[in-house]
Amino acid sequence: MKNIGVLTSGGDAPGMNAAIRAVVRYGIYNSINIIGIKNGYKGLIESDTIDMSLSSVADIIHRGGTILGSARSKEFQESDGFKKALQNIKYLGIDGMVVIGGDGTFRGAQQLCNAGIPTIGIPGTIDNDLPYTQYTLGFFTALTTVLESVEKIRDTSSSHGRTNVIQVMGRNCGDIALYAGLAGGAEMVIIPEVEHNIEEICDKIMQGRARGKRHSIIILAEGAGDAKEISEIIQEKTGVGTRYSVLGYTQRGGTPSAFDRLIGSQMGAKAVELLKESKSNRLLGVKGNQIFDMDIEKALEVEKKFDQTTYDLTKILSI
Ligand SMILES: Nc1ncnc2c1ncn2[C@@H]1O[C@H](COP(=O)(O)OP(=O)(O)O)[C@@H](O)[C@H]1O
Ligand SMILES: O=P(O)(O)OC[C@H]1O[C@](O)(COP(=O)(O)O)[C@@H](O)[C@@H]1O
Repeated sequence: MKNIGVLTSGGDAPGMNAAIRAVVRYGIYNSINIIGIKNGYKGLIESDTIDMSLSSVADIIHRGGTILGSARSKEFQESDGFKKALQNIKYLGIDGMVVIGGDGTFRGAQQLCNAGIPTIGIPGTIDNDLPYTQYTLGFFTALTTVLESVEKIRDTSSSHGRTNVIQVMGRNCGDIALYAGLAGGAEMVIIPEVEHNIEEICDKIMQGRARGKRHSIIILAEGAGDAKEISEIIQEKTGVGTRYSVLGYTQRGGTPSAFDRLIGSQMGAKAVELLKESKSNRLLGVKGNQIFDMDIEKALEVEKKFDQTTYDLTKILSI
């Protein structure tokens, strides 16, 4: 293995830079040249690359975003775009690829593997929506950002005796809302995995008020409804002043948490190690505090198990 290409694709996530740094430094330590591909698969099609040296990844482990840039590329999914990408891989002399991203990025990785390019995937998405792994890069950083906002909103919610609906990211997966709900003491979480019952939510708010509670926090995953609509219904049904906040892209940026830096570094090194051992078609994941690797096809077939225990506990603890 002489040359490894590395790219970040899909949404960006804090911790991606730690992974890039580890790929580069671990590669160079093992006398492998690392080629950075800019803007995900788009950069492969356009042959937009940078040679990565030891110093090119200095001072990035603590930075959010990705120094390589990220993008969503439709062209890569079309046969002409994919052909161009393959031609460029050959032209650049790339013997193996490390791709950092989510589900879509891994479908692209599968295609590269099928075309004979050894590829390893590192899970990077704040949504934590990859069932084969317990956690993805960026999830815990996003959670911390959400919690900081919840605390701030709770202060003002309390002062004014209001209900606040806080909308967080998560199109198909409610993990950010669910974990932030438990760790932030929310009255209720609304997530795509569970049909919500507005009457139950309003009852909960009124029960809290009956025992002197001044604030109510409802955390809503974006894929489960619209914050404005839900807050208007709650205000109408409870008569309690209700406001909403959409946290948006603040959740995707910022200094990566210690955990994201650790797993980013470990997975970056492991990806290079696997390619060095001539392994391909693998995705990396985290279970407990261990990094593991798994066949891409099998990993992408793992079905999501809803975390009912955490959901129930959030409800019980907010009685
Ligand atoms: N089925 C697929 N086959 C090949 N490439 C894909 C496929 N799905 C997505 N991709 C590529 O991966 C990129 C990132 O996917 P996307 O779903 O946007 O983000 P994520 O990787 O975070 O899930 C897409 O823009 C596209 O270039
Ligand atoms: O970057 P975009 O296209 O605005 O995407 C926003 C989406 O990206 C996410 O942060 C994560 O998306 P990915 O699964 O593609 O990484 C979603 O929660 C959010 O809806």
